[in-house]
Amino acid sequence: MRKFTGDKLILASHNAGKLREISELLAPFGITISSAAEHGLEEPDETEDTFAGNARLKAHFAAQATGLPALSDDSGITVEALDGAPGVYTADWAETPNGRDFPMAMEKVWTLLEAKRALLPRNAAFHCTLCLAWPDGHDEVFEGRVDGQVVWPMRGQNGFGFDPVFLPNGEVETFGEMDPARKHRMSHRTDAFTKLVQGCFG
Ligand SMILES: O=c1[nH]c(=O)c2ncn([C@@H]3O[C@H](COP(=O)(O)OP(=O)(O)OP(=O)(O)O)[C@@H](O)[C@H]3O)c2[nH]1
Ligand SMILES: [Mg+2]
Repeated sequence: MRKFTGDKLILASHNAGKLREISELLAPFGITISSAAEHGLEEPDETEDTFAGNARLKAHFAAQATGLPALSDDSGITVEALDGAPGVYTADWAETPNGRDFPMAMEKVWTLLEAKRALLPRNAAFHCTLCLAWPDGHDEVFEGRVDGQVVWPMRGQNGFGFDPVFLPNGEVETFGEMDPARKHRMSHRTDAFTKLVQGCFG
């Protein structure tokens, strides 16, 4: 396992919610971070069919383009009764000609579950794969998850993406209702980040 010894890191994501959460997680490490957009990088096509595949593709793209180590995040929600959909295609389910529409995507998930008369609880998990890639082509990959259920109607204005319909196991508030600090205590992103810190920052 390669250690991160530098002091500069590119966050290879164009998602404002992820950038906020990852910046908060990295804050204690005194690393100067900058986003892919600040380096004028485009979003590479996410052509792989696994979280790890797309995470590696995004991190290597940014590391090659900038000559600096880059950290990417590929994530999504898997719903058991939908055979794991939307999964790697979570962001795609929200795409419209005018940009992403997450309320529409959440409604699509719920409508499919209703049509299937899926049993309650409607088990789901959020997944996050982080990839730290270096300009010489080396990388390290870490996977995190949090289990819960999809609930309806949407609840809460915090977080992003599918947070308003995700109720983690043992909680009474959805990720959308939760204080961000509480989401950090249990999230898929924190789970992967903890493994990244143990592996590369220890
Ligand atoms: O409710 C949520 N709470 C979360 O904590 C969370 N983490 C990820 N997601 C959603 O999963 C998809 C990832 O797609 P994704 O990995 O391709 O990311 P993205 O395209 O938004 O940004 P980038 O990092 O690729 O630039 C996107 O739809 C995100 O909104 C979340 N939704
Ligand atoms: Mg993406």
